[in-house]
Amino acid sequence: MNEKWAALEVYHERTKSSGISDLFDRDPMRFDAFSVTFGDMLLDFSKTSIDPTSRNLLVDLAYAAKIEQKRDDMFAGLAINQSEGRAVLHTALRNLEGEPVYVDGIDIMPGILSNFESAKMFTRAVRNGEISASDGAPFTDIVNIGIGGSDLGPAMVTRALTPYHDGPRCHFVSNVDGAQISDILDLLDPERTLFIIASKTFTTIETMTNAQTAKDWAQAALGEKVKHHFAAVSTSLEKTAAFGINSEYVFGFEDWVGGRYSVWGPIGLSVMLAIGPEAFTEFLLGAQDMDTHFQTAALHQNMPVMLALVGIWHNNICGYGSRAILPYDQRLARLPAYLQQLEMESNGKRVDVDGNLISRNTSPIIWGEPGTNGQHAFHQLLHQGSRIVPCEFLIAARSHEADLDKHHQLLLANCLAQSEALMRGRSHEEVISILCEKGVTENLDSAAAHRTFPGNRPSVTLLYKKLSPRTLGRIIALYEHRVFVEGAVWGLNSFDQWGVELGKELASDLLPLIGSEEDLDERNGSTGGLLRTVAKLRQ
Ligand SMILES: O=P(O)(O)OC[C@H]1O[C@](O)(CO)[C@@H](O)[C@@H]1O
Repeated sequence: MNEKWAALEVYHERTKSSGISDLFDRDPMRFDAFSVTFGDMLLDFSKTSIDPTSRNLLVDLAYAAKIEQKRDDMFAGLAINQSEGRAVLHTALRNLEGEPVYVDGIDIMPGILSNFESAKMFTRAVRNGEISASDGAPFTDIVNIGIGGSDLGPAMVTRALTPYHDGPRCHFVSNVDGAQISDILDLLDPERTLFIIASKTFTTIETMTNAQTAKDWAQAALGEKVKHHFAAVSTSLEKTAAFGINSEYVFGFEDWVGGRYSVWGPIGLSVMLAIGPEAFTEFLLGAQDMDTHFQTAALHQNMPVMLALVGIWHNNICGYGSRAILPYDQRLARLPAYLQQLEMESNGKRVDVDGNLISRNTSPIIWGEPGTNGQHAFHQLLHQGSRIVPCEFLIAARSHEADLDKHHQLLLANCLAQSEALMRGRSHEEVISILCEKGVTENLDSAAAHRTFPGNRPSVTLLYKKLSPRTLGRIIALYEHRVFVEGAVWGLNSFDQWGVELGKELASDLLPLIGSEEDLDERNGSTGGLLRTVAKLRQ
């Protein structure tokens, strides 16, 4: 591996002074050569500094990292999540033909398909009113209570697929901050509301606290009938029973589905309730399409592999430490937050699978907002700031609002303009000539300096026909596999998350000290000082 990294570094050093625009001058077919298509999706990475040589070196790096073998091991159910001794099989949740997948010698597909059937039956029954509220009337509102992967996936997908909603309204409560559940409960009628407690472990303190608050709220109005208003999704059936959830309303899954990869299974129940089992099946088929592409396409035409290699080029070779996710698609407003968990919880690691320190940077910092809002907020920094941030634009060729197509044309024009402006920039000389044409003569150099755009700033664009359930399934699976490939190249385990544990432990130690001024001597000066001040301010 080391010589592959070195070859990339040396090549970058030798070529870094030439600009991205020059690459287009040299190769008029660059767009075709540096984009990957899959169905009606296109990933354009021609507006990066990757050229034919660096692309070959990146693909060599992927081969040297044994990407294909690692990918096949994941799909085959090997325990690749070594620190937790588990297989990683979110892909089995969208293996709708039921091709056998073995974990410890047992085919898990019959169980997955039967759980899927139960979730579909439950969904149909809730949507047609056969499963009803305790007074026999249909549920109008669903509240998914979960956090992390038990919230971000369903919340992001439900919002993204708003045009397909024909079921009850869905709400999402994740934060332990009582403000969130309070604001949502204020909108709801307990008689008409079904709560889904979504937690893989059923121990997460935020979710358990919100679940109990919801139960107390519903019980106050419904008394004993409250049990008709709660369902659960979890790997721990004992814990859901202990919470008092009717076993017919409990949907189980197995520990080989990681939280941030779980929207495809029962954790997606709220999505299925909103859009119906048929549209949810389309969503799964989209992911399955991408799985097949990832497993079969040659590496240099493989969309997740190339997206990962572009990320590695920017992060490790060019030294750009963050990545902006810019969906020009308002309904993907939660995609950046979803990808923050997917990428940063998966690949925000500093040791490899064997526990050795990794000498390179791993996950970049992921952030972003939908366009065009971001243009009026942080794009200033993207265009003229001192740091270079590779941008990832996502946009549909068509919107769902046929009658508002002029909005969509504007959206498209803005999206394409941003990537072009980032790449092209505007030189000092160009600005001077524009200013002179306008008759500006005073402080010309300084005026031009403020108006100059350095350009040569890289971006990729993911263009798709329309944000349908199938396309969304493809997009999410694309990012999942991209994260997998990046993690595999760095040699880390993308499927554990030990980094969240210390904070959880300290929070439970600190809980009894909130509001107290005693026994603070053992805390560090800052935490002790903050606790004392909290106690004073709470008086
Ligand atoms: O579904 P659970 O078990 O409540 O966990 C919620 C989230 O907490 C984490 O374990 C840690 O933040 C995530 O990986 C997970 O998605």
